[in-house]
Amino acid sequence: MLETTIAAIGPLDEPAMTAARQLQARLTKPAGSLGTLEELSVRLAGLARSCPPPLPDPAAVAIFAGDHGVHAQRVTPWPQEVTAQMVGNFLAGGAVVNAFARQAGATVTVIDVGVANPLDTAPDPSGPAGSAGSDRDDVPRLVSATVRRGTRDMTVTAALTRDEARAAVEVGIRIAGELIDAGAAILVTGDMGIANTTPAAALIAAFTGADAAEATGRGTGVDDPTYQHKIEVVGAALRRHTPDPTDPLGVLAAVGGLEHAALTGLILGAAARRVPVLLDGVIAVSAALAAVAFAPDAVGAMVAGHRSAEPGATVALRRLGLTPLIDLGLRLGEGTGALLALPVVTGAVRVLHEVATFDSAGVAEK
Ligand SMILES: Cc1cc2ncn([C@H]3O[C@H](COP(=O)(O)O)[C@@H](O)[C@H]3O)c2cc1C
Ligand SMILES: O=C(O)c1cccnc1
Repeated sequence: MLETTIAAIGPLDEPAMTAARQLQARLTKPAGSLGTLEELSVRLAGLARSCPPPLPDPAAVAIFAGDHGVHAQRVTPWPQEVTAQMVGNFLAGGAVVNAFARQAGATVTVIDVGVANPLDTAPDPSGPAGSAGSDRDDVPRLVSATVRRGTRDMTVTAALTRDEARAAVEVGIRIAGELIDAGAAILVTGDMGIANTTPAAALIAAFTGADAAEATGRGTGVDDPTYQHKIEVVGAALRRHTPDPTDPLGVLAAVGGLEHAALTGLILGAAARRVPVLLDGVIAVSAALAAVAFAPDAVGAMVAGHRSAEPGATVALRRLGLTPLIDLGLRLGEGTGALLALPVVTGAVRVLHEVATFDSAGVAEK
């Protein structure tokens, strides 16, 4: 499934991009006045192979959840149980991502690829948002796709076997296909996993060559001693495994996470179906680096939603050549920053659908 997905990923379509550039030039506005949105609309036309490209509506957020053996190294003050508890919160509709998804009209799917603790997924008949098992669009849905109940500690051994990393990538590919088959016109990346900014930093260092200090951030907000220790943990994992950036499955297995690998698959799956994928924060962009290592053309499907405050996110975005749409100092994950950027993407495409040309509106040109 991984190989056929990679084989299906191709470059942006030049004729559709030319058509979009020519249409942009005829719309009733000074050329270039929509800044970044113009190039984004051109790129999305190239991805869809049509001008105008479809509106990115409806959107589907896929939140991949997993736990991390490296949590044992005290890289975060939060207990591992919070991962499972937050999954419960997502399903009950109570997290920030749910509020932003409701605002954006996006569906929420939570995929357990490796949560260590048992999930409390009993239906809550009193809750307006319902819970797992419902097929209503406005109710968050849980998909159980456990590869293993958390990774191994990457400072001691490889976080995953190659087979486990592949299985997680393939969960992401499958979810992309299912969401697109159900009608999603854009996929939005989400993540939950206490300690997951540590493997994200290691992945970014492995794929970009940045050193551990440049790639590592404070995650949920660790104090100075913990931050220094976290940089050392990332550096120790990199020294132990010396991951080869041309072998993305090997990198994901050595220093990745189950949700990172699944997000890599989601991105590849979206790119193969020529559907855009809106990237959230540092976990998403670390997965995006793995995706381009598998298939360089996958970058054509990526839209960087926001610039996470995590320094590794900026390192990764630079390598991907992506400019984030918004920069609000967010450092939450879950898909929150990407969801806030969704109306910007929709606006970029809507212009091509709805704005009059100088000819049609009878507006004089310069
Ligand atoms: C209550 C809570 C809700 C969250 N929602 C997302 N994250 C975010 O923080 C975690 C990563 O940060 P670190 O690597 O420092 O542990 C991930 O679970 C991520 O999704 C949360 C974290 C917490 C505590
Ligand atoms: O950018 C992110 O996605 C992020 C940052 C801090 C903690 N969790 C996630």
